[in-house]
This record gives sequence, structure tokens and C-alpha cells, in this order.
Amino acid sequence: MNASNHVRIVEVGARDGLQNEKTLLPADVKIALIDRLSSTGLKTIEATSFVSPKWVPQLADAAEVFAGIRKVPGVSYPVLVPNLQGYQRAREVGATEIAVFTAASEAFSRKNTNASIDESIERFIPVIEQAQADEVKVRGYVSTVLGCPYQGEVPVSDVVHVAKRLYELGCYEISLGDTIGVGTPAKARAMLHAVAQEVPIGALAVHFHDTYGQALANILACLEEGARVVDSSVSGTGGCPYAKGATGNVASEDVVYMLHGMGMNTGIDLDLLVATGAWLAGQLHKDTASRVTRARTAAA
Ligand SMILES: CC(C)(COP(=O)([O-])OP(=O)([O-])OC[C@H]1O[C@@H](n2cnc3c(N)ncnc32)[C@H](O)[C@@H]1OP(=O)([O-])[O-])[C@@H](O)C(=O)NCCC(=O)NCCSC(=O)C[C@@](C)(O)CC(=O)[O-]
Repeated sequence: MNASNHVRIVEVGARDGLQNEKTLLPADVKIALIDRLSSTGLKTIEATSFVSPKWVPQLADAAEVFAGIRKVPGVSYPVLVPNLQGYQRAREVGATEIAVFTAASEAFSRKNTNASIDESIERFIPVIEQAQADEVKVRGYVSTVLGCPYQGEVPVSDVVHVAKRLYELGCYEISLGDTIGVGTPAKARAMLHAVAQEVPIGALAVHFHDTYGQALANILACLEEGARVVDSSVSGTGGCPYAKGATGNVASEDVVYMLHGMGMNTGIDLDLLVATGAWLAGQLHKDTASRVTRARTAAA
């Protein structure tokens, strides 16, 4: 059991959140979003993605967005990178933290990166080596840890194997992603427990999508198991374009509300976060998926 009362939120709204949005947001709106997030007290804000623009057109402006954001001291702005080409693009605009990604399911890996799990890892080994030489921090994602839209069940042993591999390759933190939000608390907890036998719990983050309305319950189960890093997306935007049926990430506002209600500390100003989420929903011309924001709006 982890006695720490502090939870670090990794805000993924500007990347995972936007990558699947139909409304193409201009770069200045993305920059304004990240700058607003920087003022909430968040310490890790995933800014964008240097993947192929043919695969994710929404984030084709990654360089412009990254170059345009205010870099607040003490805040990290990781960016997603699939290969050396993406790494070089990210470094040209000064990225100092990247995230590499693969999956626990072969079928998903092929749909998402046109490569098997092993091939995707081979592809980013030189990226990690170069990052280490440049003193760039590397985070790792494992997708489909509780189920795959193409393969169905994903054995926990496959999740453990891939997470351990990323950790051994030098990722300082491994984010375990329930990409399609099918997990339930006991399964989530058992999966985290199994991974934590091979990777220190302090190097693990949990990343839940809320497709089946289980995300907060799953996070609570993982907190009980000792997790203290949670990925979430302001306004609950998000979803992987290559994960059929996946909806948004759990809303950051709702996670922070739950954590503060439990007496846990995030360093985040919930009012500012709610205002940012409501603003983003307006930019996207859609209702927020945050229950906290909806409840506050209804009560106002
Ligand atoms: C991996 C590739 C590139 C392979 O894509 P490919 O088509 O197999 O690769 P390629 O090497 O043959 O390149 C094809 C074209 O893309 C270009 N290209 C190649 N790389 C880059 C790059 N970095 N930046 C800019 N351009 C690039 C390359 O130059 C070439 O251009 P062309 O010659 O045709 O004009 C592609 O599959 C890809 O970009 N996939 C990314 C898909 C993606 O972003 N998915 C969402 C992120 S993962 C996720 O959301 C899950 C997560 C992390 O949030 C956790 C969870 O919830 O589970």
C-alpha cells in the first residue's frame, strides 16, 4: 500500500483528447488550451503528437503548437513520438520529454501503428537511445491493457511483458491504458498488481477511458493498489482514432473532484480546471463530458 497522499495528474486532453475530435481546432486555440491548463497547477501536460499527419490530421500542427505554448517552469510538456522522424520533429521545436507507445494486443498495435508489438518497440529503441543521449525524458504507453476492440480479451501476462520491456528499455514511467474503457475495478486492480510485481508501482500510471462509465471506479481501485499517477483529459475529451468504439478519457475535473474529496492532494485548482474544460467544450461545440462541470453549471 502506498501511503503518499499526493497524486500527479497527467493531463492528456491536448493530445489524446483532441486527436479524435472531428472539429479541427486551429493551433492558436490549442495553444490557449495548454496555456490555460498550465495555470491550473497541473505539472504534466501532454501537449501534442509528432505522429504521421496522415494518420492523425488533427495534430498536424504539432510543431506550431509546441513552439507557441508558454513553458511554465516546473511543468513538463511531453509529446507523443512513434519513430525517429517524430523525435527529430519534436526536438527541432525544443521538446524535452517524449512518450513512446505500443500495445498489449497485436491486433491493436497493427491498426494503430501498422506494426506488430515487437516491430513498434524495435522502431522506438533508437528513439529512446537518442533521447537518453540528449537527456530527454521518455514515458511509455501500453494500450489495450484490459481489452482490445479487435482481439477481445488481453491476457494480463501480455501486459506485464510489454510494460516490463518498456521499463527495461528506459521509460521512467509506464502508463497502462484501458484504451476502450471496458475494464472493471477488480480486473483493473489485478492487472496493476501483476504489473507491479515486475515494474515498481512508483513508475506506473493508470489511463482510463470512460466508455462503460467505469473509469472513476477503476481509478479508485488502482489508488488502493498504490498507483499515484493518473492520466486524464480535461472535459473528458478523447479517444484513439484506431480504437473502434472508444470514447473519451475520464474527465480530469471529475478525477480531481474525487481525489480532493478523499483528502488527497493534486496541487490543482479545481475551479480553474472546470473553467478550462467548459471553455474547451465551447471551442469544440459540444457538451462537456465532465459530470462535475455539468453539475456545477446546473446548480449555478
Ligand atoms: C507509426 C506510423 C508513422 C507508421 O506509419 P506507416 O504509414 O506505416 O509509416 P511509414 O514510415 O511508411 O510512413 C508513411 C508516411 O508518413 C510519414 N511519417 C512517418 N512518421 C512520421 C512522423 N513521425 N511525422 C511525420 N510524418 C511521418 C512518412 O514520411 C511517410 O510519408 P510519405 O512518404 O508517404 O509522404 C503511423 O502508424 C502513425 O503515425 N501512427 C500513429 C497513430 C496514432 O497517433 N494513434 C493514436 C495515439 S496512441 C493512443 O491514443 C493510445 C494512448 C497512448 O492514448 C493510450 C491508450 O488510451 O491506450
